[in-house]
Amino acid sequence: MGPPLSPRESARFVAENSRDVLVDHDGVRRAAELLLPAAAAWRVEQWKSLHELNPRGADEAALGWVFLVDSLNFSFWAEREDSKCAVRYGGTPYTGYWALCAAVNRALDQGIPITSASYYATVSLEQVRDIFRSDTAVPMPLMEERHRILNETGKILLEKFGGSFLNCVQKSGRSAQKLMQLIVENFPSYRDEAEFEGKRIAFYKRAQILVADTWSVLEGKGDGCFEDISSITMFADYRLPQILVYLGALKYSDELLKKLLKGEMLSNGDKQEVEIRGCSIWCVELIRDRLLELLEEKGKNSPVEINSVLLDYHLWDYAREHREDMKGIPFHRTRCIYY
Ligand SMILES: Nc1nc2c(c(CN[C@H]3C=C[C@H](O)[C@@H]3O)cn2[C@@H]2O[C@H](COP(=O)(O)O)[C@@H](O)[C@H]2O)c(=O)[nH]1
Repeated sequence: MGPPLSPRESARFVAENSRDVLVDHDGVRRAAELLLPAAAAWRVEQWKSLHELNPRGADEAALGWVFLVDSLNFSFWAEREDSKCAVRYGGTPYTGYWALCAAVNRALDQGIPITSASYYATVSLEQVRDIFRSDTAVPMPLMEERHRILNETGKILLEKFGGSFLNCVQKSGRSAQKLMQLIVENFPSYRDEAEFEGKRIAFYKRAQILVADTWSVLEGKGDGCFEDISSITMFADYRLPQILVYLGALKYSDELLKKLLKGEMLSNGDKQEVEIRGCSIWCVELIRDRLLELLEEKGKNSPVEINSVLLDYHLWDYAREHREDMKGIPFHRTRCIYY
């Protein structure tokens, strides 16, 4: 089997052959119109200004933080919505993805060098359980996998990049695609690939969000000035499909919706799981295209930066803010290390 299709081509192929998930073109247009006012204000600097747990700097240490977090950026959903992992930091309880960030910052404040490859390459399972401990009775999911990935990833970063993710970024020559390839070639836990209708496809969710977060922490400058950042697609996680259905841009078949409402789990690589993820990526590509058309029509010649990265970040934050409104829409439950 040759190399997989790129995430964008994988998404197009899945959307063209999907049976249980449908991109709704009227919904795509409505979603673009809804997002247009906010879109004019999207800036790469918001990655820091809007999120207090994200690093302030743009140096090697900040890149080390991003690399560590995105190596563990998967599967935070709880079996029961009313009892989930939470990590208190600065007096605030954080859940989901933010619980991971809070735990990393808590460890750093305690003098544990959790973002140093020389530390996490040999960190023990007990130490990992302690560093990522929850302040509720519910632990963060997949703790053993997180430990295995820390050791594997730390050893590779030491062997191949002198223990510094900055070296990996500099090898990419300011190309987002080259950096994504370097990440999936060198770090096995990022190889988010599948087979669909006889074709090898890839969504590379964590590799793409790592490229995006690298671009963001460097504020699109210097080593992070990727001329092809627009080629990065949305990150196929379990939250974005939920918000896209809520906005009416994505539709599930009755059979699939019934399954998700019952809380049935889907395995990573299942046909329906691939259709949800592929159609979500394609749906966001079309919303991005429509936003660009609308801005064109409005003759907005202001330096607006519309790409799938900023659109994804905004949709993800929007989903966080509208958790209550989206309660009736199920997210798909897949337990895996890829998203
Ligand atoms: N598509 C997409 N998925 C994203 C992110 C983020 C956080 N990143 C940005 C957020 C602020 C900064 O801008 C960061 O850059 C986490 N996730 C995924 O969501 C899931 C966790 O959800 P919940 O259980 O509700 O916390 C899990 O699969 C996690 O991998 C994103 O931005 N886009």
